[in-house]
Amino acid sequence: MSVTVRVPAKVNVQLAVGAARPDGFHDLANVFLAVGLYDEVTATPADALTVTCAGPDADQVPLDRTNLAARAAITLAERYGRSPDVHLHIAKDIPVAGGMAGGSADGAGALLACDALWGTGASREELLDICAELGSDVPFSLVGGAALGTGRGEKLTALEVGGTFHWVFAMAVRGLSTPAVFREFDRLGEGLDIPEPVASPELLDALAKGDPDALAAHLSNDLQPAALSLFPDLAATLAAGRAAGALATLVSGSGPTTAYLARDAASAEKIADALRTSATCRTVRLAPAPAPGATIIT
Ligand SMILES: C[C@](O)(CO)[C@H](O)COP(=O)(O)OP(=O)(O)OC[C@H]1O[C@@H](n2ccc(N)nc2=O)[C@H](O)[C@@H]1O
Ligand SMILES: Nc1ncnc2c1ncn2[C@@H]1O[C@H](COP(=O)(O)OP(=O)(O)OP(=O)(O)O)[C@@H](O)[C@H]1O
Repeated sequence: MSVTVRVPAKVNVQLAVGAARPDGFHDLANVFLAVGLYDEVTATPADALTVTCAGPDADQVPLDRTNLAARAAITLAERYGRSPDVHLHIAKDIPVAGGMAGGSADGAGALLACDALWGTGASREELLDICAELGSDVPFSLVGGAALGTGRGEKLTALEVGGTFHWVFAMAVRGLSTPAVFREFDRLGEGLDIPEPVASPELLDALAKGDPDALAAHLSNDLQPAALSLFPDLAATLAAGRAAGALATLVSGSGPTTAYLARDAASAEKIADALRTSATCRTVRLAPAPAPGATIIT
């Protein structure tokens, strides 16, 4: 018997970042939106904890105990006093180190899959608690939809979304390290007064109404200058998407994946074609939002 869980990627439609805290993390007002690009994690009984991965970026994924899927299995097993022996297979479609919470998706997926396989019966609260221990983005990977993350992004409040948003994503030729982007944010902000991060009421309203023009007017990412500073070529990709009619363009989370909000599905196709021919990125994907959170599919 095995259990397969499907988990979405995310884009941050608002990422307001506060000053560095004493623990090195940053307080956030992080408006997550789950998008229809998915990893699948399959848990199968085994004599040892093993991880395999398949997909276009599979060679960049660690297969040892640092893999977030393995860490999820270990953490759940420790809490329930059982062996973590399980085979975890990741069918990877979310870009690695792309700012779309790919590793977090695998952590949430493995947690849900092992919980079902082992009959652990952990409550939703316990699962969310383990997710927060694994990483700031992991709780959102479990719940999906749209949510406001506060604290370091792990404290979630579900948000209403009144329609489908059409997104295009351009994957870059290399990744960016999330801690390095936060460090660059700190460096660029040295000596400046960094305000407390607050969610934009206009943005939340645009999400609730399902209004792409209003959402486009209020998208923001405080990590974008830091990502562009570390990866200046992203500016050309953003410009190509803008020229092709995107309502708005932004860096996804800590980058380097860039995101383009389209008015409708036809416009998204046009933007995707233009990005492909621009030769400023590695691959281009279309994805609707919101997408459901981690879901058992077998
Ligand atoms: C950029 C985002 O993806 C936006 O959703 C997240 O804030 C990052 O979430 P994540 O990858 O799950 O991050 P974690 O694994 O929790 O932390 C990785 C590193 O990112 C930095 N980090 C992360 C979250 C946060 N609120 N402040 C931070 O400064 C810290 O250097 C931390 O050591
Ligand atoms: N299951 C996993 N999939 C991908 N990377 C993983 C996984 N587990 C651990 N990692 C490590 O985490 C690093 C970041 O990968 P990930 O794909 O999660 O980045 P990201 O999408 O930018 O994250 P986020 O958007 O949450 O900041 C990788 O370079 C890799 O070393």
